[in-house]
Amino acid sequence: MKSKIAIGADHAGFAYKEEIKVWLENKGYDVEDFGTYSEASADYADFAHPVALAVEEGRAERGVLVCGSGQGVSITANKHQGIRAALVWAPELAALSRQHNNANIICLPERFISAETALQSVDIFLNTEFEGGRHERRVAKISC
Ligand SMILES: O=C(CO)[C@H](O)[C@H](O)[C@H](O)COP(=O)(O)O
Repeated sequence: MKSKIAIGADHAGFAYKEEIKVWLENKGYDVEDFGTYSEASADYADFAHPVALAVEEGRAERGVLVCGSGQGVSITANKHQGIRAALVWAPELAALSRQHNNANIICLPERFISAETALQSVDIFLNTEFEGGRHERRVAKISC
């Protein structure tokens, strides 16, 4: 079994969340799904907070969040001290979010990217290491 991944979405991210969950499980990840569980209208913070908490408390190694623009879930998750949630809309940004920012949650905008881009971005996000070095100093300065 690979690492534990916390996942969540609102109604606008539900379809990709379901697709990403199955894809992760098929790759051998242990996935905890914090909802939402249907396309019924829902509030993104109700899912972003539990995912962020699971990562912050070490119950999950990384998190995946999806909403329409990716912005609501990223703004919410970044309220948590231990969270660096990156809004990603291209695979190159997924790589940079890990290499330079040591991001621990990826936030995806379902209404603006293809499912293929979303899956490729998650794959890169989970398989790219933090570079450290000068980025270590910069990431250390994020917390206030
Ligand atoms: O993108 C979002 C927040 O940044 C959410 O997914 C919402 O869906 C978005 O705000 C639009 O809301 P709506 O109820 O789907 O019109």
